Amino acid sequence: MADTRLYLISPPRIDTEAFAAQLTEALEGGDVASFQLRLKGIPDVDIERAARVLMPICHKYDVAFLINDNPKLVRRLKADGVHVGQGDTPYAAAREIVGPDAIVGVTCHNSRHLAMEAGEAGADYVAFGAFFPTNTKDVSHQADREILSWWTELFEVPCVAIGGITVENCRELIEAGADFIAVSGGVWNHPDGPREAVRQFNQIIQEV
Ligand SMILES: Cc1ncc(COP(=O)(O)OP(=O)(O)O)c(N)n1
Ligand SMILES: Cc1ncsc1CCOP(=O)(O)O
Ligand SMILES: [Mg+2]
Repeated sequence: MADTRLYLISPPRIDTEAFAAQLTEALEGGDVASFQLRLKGIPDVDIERAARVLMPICHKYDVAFLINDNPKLVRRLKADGVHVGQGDTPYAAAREIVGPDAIVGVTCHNSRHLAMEAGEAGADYVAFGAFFPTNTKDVSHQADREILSWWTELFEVPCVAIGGITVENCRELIEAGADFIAVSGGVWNHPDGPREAVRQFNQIIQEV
């Protein structure tokens, strides 16, 4: 069995009440390590409102609750962590805001250099992607699975694989050593629902 775990990413827009039910269903499907609230293009006040509903659900299932892009909101809500990209608050500033105990993850695209920089600076994980075509985000970087095996052989800092990951294509990333597979559409758009998607991801992880 691989050590890989699931990292769920929210859809970029949600109806909070309906999504709370979907999230609960997903978390009923099996092991999930963490959840990232990734709402794009909406006011902070709405992200905060959604977080106040969704964070307790994650905590009930012992799932870490991270917020994308916004370290100040993470501090205010005492969320578990923040994910920052290369165009967001830089790692050091994000760490300063959220404190030493919160999780800070950093987007590293397909760059060994960016990943070593983030790892040395103290990031809790480095994220590589996109591995496959995705409708969730306009991406301008494509990652190769070799970067996952290279990273895991050399460094202790966990690595996350993201971008277009589904139950059909995840196996090669698990085999390459991804510590986490970060999935949005592959769970929320699964034809048999999020619970079944989470179950199937975990089944594949167990088989590898
Ligand atoms: C786990 C994880 N990896 C990568 C990203 C992408 O972050 P970023 O490059 O800042 O792009 P946006 O998500 O902000 O559009 C992520 N959010 N999570
Ligand atoms: C946020 C992000 N960063 C790189 S690809 C991506 C989208 C992830 O969503 P999906 O799993 O639906 O491709
Ligand atoms: Mg970002």
